[in-house]
Amino acid sequence: MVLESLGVEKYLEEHIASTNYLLRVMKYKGPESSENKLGLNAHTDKNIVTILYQNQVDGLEVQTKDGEWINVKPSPDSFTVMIGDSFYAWANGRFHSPYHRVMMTGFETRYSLGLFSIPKAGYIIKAPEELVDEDHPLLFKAFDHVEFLGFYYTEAGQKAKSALQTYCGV
Ligand SMILES: O=C(O)CCC(=O)C(=O)O
Ligand SMILES: [Fe+2]
Repeated sequence: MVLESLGVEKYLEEHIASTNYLLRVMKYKGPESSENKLGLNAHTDKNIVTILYQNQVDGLEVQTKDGEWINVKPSPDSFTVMIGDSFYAWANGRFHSPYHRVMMTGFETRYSLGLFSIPKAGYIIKAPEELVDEDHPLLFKAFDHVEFLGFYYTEAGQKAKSALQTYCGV
């Protein structure tokens, strides 16, 4: 659906063949006081797409392009879909990979379930030519996701405002 919306559905097979999936369960205890407590540091996901499901204890916050943090309050029967840096780069910026964090309040424990689609090692992420033109100049050089992760966990990668931009920004 997403590739179709960009008119590049011909890359679907290639995308499926080059993707691994990771399912992770996360648990965040409330601060058990009137204070707020950071449950997960602000970050952008580095993978392709993340699908999140949570119990009814909110805490996920997403930063808008203006720098404002907004609370995500999904209904019990909905999922939150987050674009990761790899898809942001592949789509040449057509979709944004937002900073997000988990901020906990109160006494209840938050559980979330994340399904992460991740490029396989050795697959080179490169914006297709259809998504690069005069109005949309190439934003990122081609890169291997696993090597990008390697950079992200270095001191320079952790310090960078955007690890993606520092690693392979044009
Ligand atoms: O627990 C959540 O809702 C968010 C988790 C998250 O952002 C992550 O694992 O990358
Ligand atoms: Fe995340």
